[in-house]
Amino acid sequence: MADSRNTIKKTSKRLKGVRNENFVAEFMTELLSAAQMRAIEQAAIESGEVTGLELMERAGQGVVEAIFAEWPELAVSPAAGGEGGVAPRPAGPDSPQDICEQKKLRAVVLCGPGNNGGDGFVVARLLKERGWEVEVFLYGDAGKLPPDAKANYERWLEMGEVTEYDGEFWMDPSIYREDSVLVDALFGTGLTRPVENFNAFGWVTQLTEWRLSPENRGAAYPAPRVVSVDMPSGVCADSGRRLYSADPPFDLEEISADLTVTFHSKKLGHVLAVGPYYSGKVVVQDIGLCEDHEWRKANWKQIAKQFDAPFVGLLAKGYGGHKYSHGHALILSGRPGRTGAARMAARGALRIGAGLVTLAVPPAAQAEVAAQVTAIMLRRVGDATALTKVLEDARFNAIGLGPALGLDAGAAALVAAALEAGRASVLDADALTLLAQDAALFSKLHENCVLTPHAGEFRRLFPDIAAKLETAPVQGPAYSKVDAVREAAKRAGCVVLFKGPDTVIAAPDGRCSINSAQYERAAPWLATAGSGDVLTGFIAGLLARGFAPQSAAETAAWLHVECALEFGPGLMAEDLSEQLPKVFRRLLSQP
Ligand SMILES: NC(=O)C1=CN([C@@H]2O[C@H](COP(=O)(O)OP(=O)(O)OC[C@H]3O[C@@H](n4cnc5c(N)ncnc54)[C@H](O)[C@@H]3O)[C@@H](O)[C@H]2O)[C@@H](O)CC1
Ligand SMILES: Nc1ncnc2c1ncn2[C@@H]1O[C@H](COP(=O)(O)OP(=O)(O)O)[C@@H](O)[C@H]1O
Ligand SMILES: [K+]
Repeated sequence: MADSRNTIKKTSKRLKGVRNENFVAEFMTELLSAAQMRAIEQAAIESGEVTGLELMERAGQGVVEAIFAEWPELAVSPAAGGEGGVAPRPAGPDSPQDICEQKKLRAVVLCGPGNNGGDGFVVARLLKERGWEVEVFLYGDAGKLPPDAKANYERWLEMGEVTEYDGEFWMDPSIYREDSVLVDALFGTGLTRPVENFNAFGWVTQLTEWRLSPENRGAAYPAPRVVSVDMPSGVCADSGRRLYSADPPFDLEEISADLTVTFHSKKLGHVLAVGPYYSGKVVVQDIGLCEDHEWRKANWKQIAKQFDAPFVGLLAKGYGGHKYSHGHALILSGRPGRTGAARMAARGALRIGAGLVTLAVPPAAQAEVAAQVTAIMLRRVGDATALTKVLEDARFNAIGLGPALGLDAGAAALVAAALEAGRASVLDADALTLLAQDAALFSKLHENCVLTPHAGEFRRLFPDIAAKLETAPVQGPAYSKVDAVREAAKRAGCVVLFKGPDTVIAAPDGRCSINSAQYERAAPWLATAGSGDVLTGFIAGLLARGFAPQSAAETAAWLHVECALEFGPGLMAEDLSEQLPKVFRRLLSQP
């Protein structure tokens, strides 16, 4: 199996190079929808290169390998099976050797009615062959299993039993052992409707309750590991959202995995919405699906990417350049007492490498701002006419506006003047609210703009789109944040960056990427006042440096998270830009 995998052509999941601690060359990973995954699988099967049954075998094998890699103490070879599959265990006061050594590894596999269940039957067989004690439950009608799942169901029946899982079942408490693994193979990419049976996840609910109950915290035998096959069941693979029954009060318990093992590529649902919360940790296993170049050529704009790291070559400053060769960003400041947001943005623009940064300040705020900045320059800009005049200087090649700009007519006129100048521009905060209030202003947006709404601003700008995203989904694939931002970008005619732990960035032509601040990149400290202003500055700075709008937004969002990770807990918005030198040094130093 492993050999045959090695001979199979590598997929192009990794679009560029490799990433290690010091050297970043990779920059995007594909995130597939369920339909895209099916299309890739279908193309491979139709080419005659592989059968569905072989793919299912590799998927099951991939799950078992991932379990063993994650918890080496559970790894047993098939040869150990005859001896009972007992894994070596450490001695210690809480785990007396004489008890633990005798413990048999145990898996409970919950199979669903489709091919996800089929993968579950493969996992059950492979673990049993390694001497595990395995119990298998089927949620659904065995007679209606699709052919490959049916074949694996029958293979399993040659070595074990299948118990009908009707949701009324409560697990024998002996399952709650450290050496047990619960395999969730109920639903994967085929989840199309809410799970109707209220008790369908009763077993997992029981487990969750057991884990959380005070008397079991710190118990000698911690809870079993929960492993989801492909998706944590109940979570939509396209949107990362849970599906809800149209008839309340069916707020079903869901499966919350420690480990989710998916195949070929991550799915959108692993990084969007609540997907990360339920997935635990995601491991992608290669199942030897070949690259279909024709299909990819026809679909590349429709495939969303996870932005993993920028091209370092773009971030470096070449020798021999002068300050004007790195652009001049103009950041618009608010009135006196409200200049901090723009000052933070300006500092971000300068730190990220714009050659020059000028703050455009209302005359009344000049003294306040002048007392606070040094390397950043000042220009008095009292109104829209003055802004238009300043922008006659073509060296101002990027504009950042919105943070604490104000919502009065004067501010609206400044937004209009900035847009009419046609420069690369990032619009945030108050500028977004002004755009939402005035259709004529909105119509001035052009392809060199980037909008950076948070959820509230997105709702104001695109209420109908936000409503689709906020309505509880009753069928899959559910409308996703990727769908919403693509639709918004198309309507606005410019790049839209919708903030959050799953920041989605889309261009009007459908290109889309996700900057995920989740899993090992979780950066909850970014939820602090003013961090969005710094992001505006980062984008403005990169626009000044000549980055295209989509690329500026992606790179800035990624660096923003990297700065938060560099600083860690206790982060304030002011700290973000100050991490850039360290982040750049790390990125730019090659091994
Ligand atoms: N696409 C691929 O390339 C591969 C897919 N594989 C597995 O196949 C899975 C996809 O299989 P399927 O398309 O059969 O889909 P699933 O097995 O995810 O589920 C679909 C089945 O569940 C039913 N169903 C959906 N929602 C339901 C609900 N709420 N209540 C009750 N029944 C419901 C459907 O009618 C269908 O029978 C993947 O997640 C993966 O685990 C792997 O075997 C390997 C390769
Ligand atoms: N939990 C979180 N994890 C990661 N990033 C977050 C989280 N919460 C917020 N952010 C990021 O922090 C920034 C906050 O921006 P914004 O909401 O505009 O705040 P402010 O208006 O205070 O500047 C955005 O870049 C957003 O993506
Ligand atoms: K599953």
